[in-house]
Amino acid sequence: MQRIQPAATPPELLRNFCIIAHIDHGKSTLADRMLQLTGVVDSRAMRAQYLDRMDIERERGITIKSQAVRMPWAVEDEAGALTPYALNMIDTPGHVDFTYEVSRSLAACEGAVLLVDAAQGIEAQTLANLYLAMENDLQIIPVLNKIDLPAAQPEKYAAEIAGLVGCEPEDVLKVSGKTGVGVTELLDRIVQTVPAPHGDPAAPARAMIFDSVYDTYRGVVTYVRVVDGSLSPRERIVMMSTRATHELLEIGVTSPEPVPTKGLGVGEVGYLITGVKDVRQSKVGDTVTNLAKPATEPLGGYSDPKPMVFSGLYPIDGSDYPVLRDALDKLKLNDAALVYEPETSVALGFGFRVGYLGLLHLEIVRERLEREFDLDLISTAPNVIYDVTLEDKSVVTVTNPSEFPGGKIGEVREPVVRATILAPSEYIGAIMELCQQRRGDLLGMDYLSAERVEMRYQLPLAEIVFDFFDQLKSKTRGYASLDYDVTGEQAADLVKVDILLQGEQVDAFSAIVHKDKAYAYGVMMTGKLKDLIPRQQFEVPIQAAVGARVIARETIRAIRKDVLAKCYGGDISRKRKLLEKQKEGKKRMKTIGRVDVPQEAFIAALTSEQTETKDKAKK
Ligand SMILES: Nc1nc2c(ncn2[C@@H]2O[C@H](COP(=O)(O)OP(=O)(O)OP(=O)(O)O)[C@@H](O)[C@H]2O)c(=O)[nH]1
Repeated sequence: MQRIQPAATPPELLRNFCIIAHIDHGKSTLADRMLQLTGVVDSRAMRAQYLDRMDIERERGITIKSQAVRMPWAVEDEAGALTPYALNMIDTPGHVDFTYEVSRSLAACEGAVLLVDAAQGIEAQTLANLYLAMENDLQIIPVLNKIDLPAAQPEKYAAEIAGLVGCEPEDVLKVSGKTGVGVTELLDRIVQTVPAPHGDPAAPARAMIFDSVYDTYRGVVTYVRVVDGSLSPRERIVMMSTRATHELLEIGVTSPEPVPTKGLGVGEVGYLITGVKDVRQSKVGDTVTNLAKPATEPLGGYSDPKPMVFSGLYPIDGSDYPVLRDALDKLKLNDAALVYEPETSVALGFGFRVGYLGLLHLEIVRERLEREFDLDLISTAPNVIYDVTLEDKSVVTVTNPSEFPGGKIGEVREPVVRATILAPSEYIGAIMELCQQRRGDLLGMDYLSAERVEMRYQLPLAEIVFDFFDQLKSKTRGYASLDYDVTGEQAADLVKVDILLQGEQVDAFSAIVHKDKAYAYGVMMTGKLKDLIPRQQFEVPIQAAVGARVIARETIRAIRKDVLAKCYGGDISRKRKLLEKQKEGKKRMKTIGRVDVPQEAFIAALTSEQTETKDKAKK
């Protein structure tokens, strides 16, 4: 039976908060304990990382999507009377690629629990998330987690955090998400210190869409935070940016399963269902208002996230192209940072150019598409976005190396980031060496304590998106943490390396690299293709070239595959059958110039490149 809850909770009894932390400092575990203590999930139904719904999140032990959940919490006053509050908790991801999700969640809260691992102390994303929370004027509650660990140093790190947020070390709460110690006090502290939401209950309704997902049975489910007025079932609503109107079929809160309610009032966080199937009608950042009594001004939305890494995405079976298009449309609803447009490649057929926030984002999107939509996909080598100024001063934006203009070029600009690295000071030398190899400039360095240092570098984005973080971890025995922000762009000596088969360019293998690294790329790629492309009846040169200049070459020697060799003696119909079969096989070949290449060879070349980079990173 469905529980129908009474109408909206008054704002003074609401507290909206989020938990922000560096990756692995224990947000999801703490959220689990809160769900249990407040009784919204009973002990029998409890499982680890309760709010991480996606299989990938559970397997990798990371949070990708923000989740909002409502929990009842009663607090006793001096007279001993219990006041029932409703807490909305928003669990947020920790990885740099998903900072965008974090900033969206922050806009829906008034308070933030700043969680720090008591055995690790402050890390790069602790700082980045704290600054985001401060920009959003959130009330910060500093908390040390994992105090049950033998290696925990709560006193030392309480002082570090106090110095950072400007409070007394005694004000830093000490908890263990694992054992539950201190979590009750934390929930009480949230009620006492996080401000109640403000808003005008009498004004026309305004609610901010902060997330939406596609559900096969219910259509689009839109998550909102009501700022002014209220929303109730059966009323008609308008999406202010698209002007689309809908009837509200169901309104509810997540606790942690969906619970329908009679409405949502000022400050409340919940979901709306309109029965709409078209994913584009429910845009994250849009304002929902009432059709009969509409608001005049929309709420300030979110700025669109800017994709930083681009790569081609192709179905291995060409007939899956429409399925891939549909799948991307659906995923986009749930992942506002995803952008894509159709592209075709000589080597790989029909596919999409997809923009991602970073490499982890790329991996996650691809894995979700493969799992949730049962697709087999191949992605081309990722690259960042470049601005190329031509001789006539016009500027071309390049997201795909094969679009890199030929002929005379004035200047190529690439995105740069400001990276913050926190590490024990004994690793300063190793970090400097790595950053120098990656064309970095040291901007500054500060000691946080006698043995911990914060280093700031300017680095080209292209140099850090691939395996920089893994390298950094291995050079500092896992002690360094990294955070970065794209700050602008710089001119650089970049060239496009093309790979040619018998003089014809193979688009999927073109790459934009720094001049000093062009030769290494050319040698690596020609060598690999030589091993993968079957021999033909004529000699095939494989070349790497920068413009008209060839920088590396391999040759596949000629053979004639004689399919009739085995058929000595007479049966002509058998011979004909074999020749027919050979012709069939050729249909699955891609023809580049005169050269027949099985598509598998391209796929193998692209896949081995990606696994090699990963293997290198692991070493
Ligand atoms: N001993 C101990 N371990 C903890 C505690 N809290 C979390 N952990 C462990 O720390 C690891 C990371 O915890 P998560 O809760 O997954 O961390 P997270 O911050 O949610 O990670 P992301 O979702 O990826 O950002 C897990 O192995 C937990 O079991 C704690 O209080 N004590």
